[in-house]
Amino acid sequence: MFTDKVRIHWDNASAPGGWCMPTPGAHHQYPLEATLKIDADQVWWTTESGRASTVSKSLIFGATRVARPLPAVKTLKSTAVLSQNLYNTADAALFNIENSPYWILHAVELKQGRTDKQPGIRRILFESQDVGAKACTDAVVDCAGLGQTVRSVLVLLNPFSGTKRGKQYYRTVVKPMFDIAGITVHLQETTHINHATEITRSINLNLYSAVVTIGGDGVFHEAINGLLTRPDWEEARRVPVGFIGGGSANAMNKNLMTESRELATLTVIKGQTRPLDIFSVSQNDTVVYSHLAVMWTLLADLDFESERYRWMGGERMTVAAIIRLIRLRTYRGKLYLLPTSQADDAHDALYDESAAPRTPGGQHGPARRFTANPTAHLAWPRKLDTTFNYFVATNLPWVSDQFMAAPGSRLADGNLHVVWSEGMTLVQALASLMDQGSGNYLTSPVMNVERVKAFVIDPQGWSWDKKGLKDVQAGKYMDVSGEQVPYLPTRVEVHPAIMNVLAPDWLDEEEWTRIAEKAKRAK
Ligand SMILES: Nc1ncnc2c1ncn2[C@@H]1O[C@H](COP(=O)(O)OP(=O)(O)OP(=O)(O)O)[C@@H](O)[C@H]1O
Repeated sequence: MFTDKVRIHWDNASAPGGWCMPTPGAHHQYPLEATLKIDADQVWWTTESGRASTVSKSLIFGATRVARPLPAVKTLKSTAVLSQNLYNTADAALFNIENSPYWILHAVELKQGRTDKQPGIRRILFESQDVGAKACTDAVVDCAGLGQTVRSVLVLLNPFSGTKRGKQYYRTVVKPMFDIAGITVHLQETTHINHATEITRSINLNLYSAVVTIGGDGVFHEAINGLLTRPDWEEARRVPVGFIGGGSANAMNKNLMTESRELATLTVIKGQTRPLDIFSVSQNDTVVYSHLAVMWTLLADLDFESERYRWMGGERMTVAAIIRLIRLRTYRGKLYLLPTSQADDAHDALYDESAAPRTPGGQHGPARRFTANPTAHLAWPRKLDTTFNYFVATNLPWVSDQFMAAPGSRLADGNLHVVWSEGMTLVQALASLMDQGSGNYLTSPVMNVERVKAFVIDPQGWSWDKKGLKDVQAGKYMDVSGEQVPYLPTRVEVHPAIMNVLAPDWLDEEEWTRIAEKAKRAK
């Protein structure tokens, strides 16, 4: 264990406006004399009067030597704290940082210990008394695991995501945190649709330890698609991918429990990954890969019809829902399912790799076991030829930051969760949309749920008529993770654990099931 005698000059968490007093109600007289200790899990210190304070290693993102005691920024507000200039060049000329005993610890400060609330940035100025600032900062960097896996990051920023604040988030939070953590950033703003795919398809993989998007699920989907369709996709699929929300729905941040910019950036800095299932979507000769969901009928209509309310941010779906629900459409179509419980080797045998190229037209990518053959689904165990007014197939529990579509889904469970309704009424549709955050809508008798390895939708048109027979209009919207794809027969299959996503150590995937069970009991 590392120890040092230190003097603490300030700790912004104990300043007026900071919400986390090291000891509630205590009045600290700075500077404080203390003994600093650092081990594998935390940094902590004990003052002469016996008071102890701790900073968990999972929240630490840097330790910086400074030339002289800087003034405290008396707030935890991230943008204010992170805008403090630590490296004043005039100071550097006057003071020798090499011999300076002063250093700053940087950590994300959770509000009430919760990761779903807006956190702040905590800074503490130490003066080393015995071993020197370099030894202290080295020990913190070791304890916090900084720079071990992620050193250089490619950041793809969609400046037009959501309410167009991506650049501001990057400038005020993301970049300053990366700088403090010692991570080199290569920023590329996307300038057009599919730009992120073009970039990730052609980058030199050796230059980056991670690829991170700032935007919505659309730009993340594009980045994944580029990596998985490279000739060297088997290597590219191993590059850790990260998500910093800048869009209007940011489902991925909800699924990773990193809803704030600070926690999402911290997660990239820490570099811990978890396996992530991806699914392929095949339509005629085209294959795309994606991470979130396939939506059709009501939810697809809402997603695209709500575009015009984009300026509203997260509320746009609610407004579109009210408008669409007043006249609920009924879609005709065929649905073929390959339930996980029945996907045996016989179905594998329908795919003959030697006969079918991975993707027609020379596109590269993970082999499709069940859907490469465009007619294989005709022999699958479950077929429906009926009307639908609700359909979502999801790879992850949350399909937006408000809507938990499949509480039982996990990052890498090797399944897709298909939910559909063949004839819900306006009232039932309303109830399902009102009940988004709990997963309770799945208990409705009009909802059908199936866990599958693959499914195929053969979509037809829609009608106001409940049986979908009269005045059939052409269908328009098929939605893959928020992106529109052609309204055509759509073959989808899961590729288990094929990518690695940057995920925080506090991510507890069982939480989604607990939320759903609690809601069920309360009903
Ligand atoms: N410079 C750009 N101008 C216009 N569109 C762009 C640009 N860069 C990327 N795009 C496109 O914007 C679309 C939406 O991107 P993204 O998902 O990041 O934002 P969003 O739709 O606002 O977020 P959310 O999915 O959370 O609602 C993607 O299809 C992407 O191709």
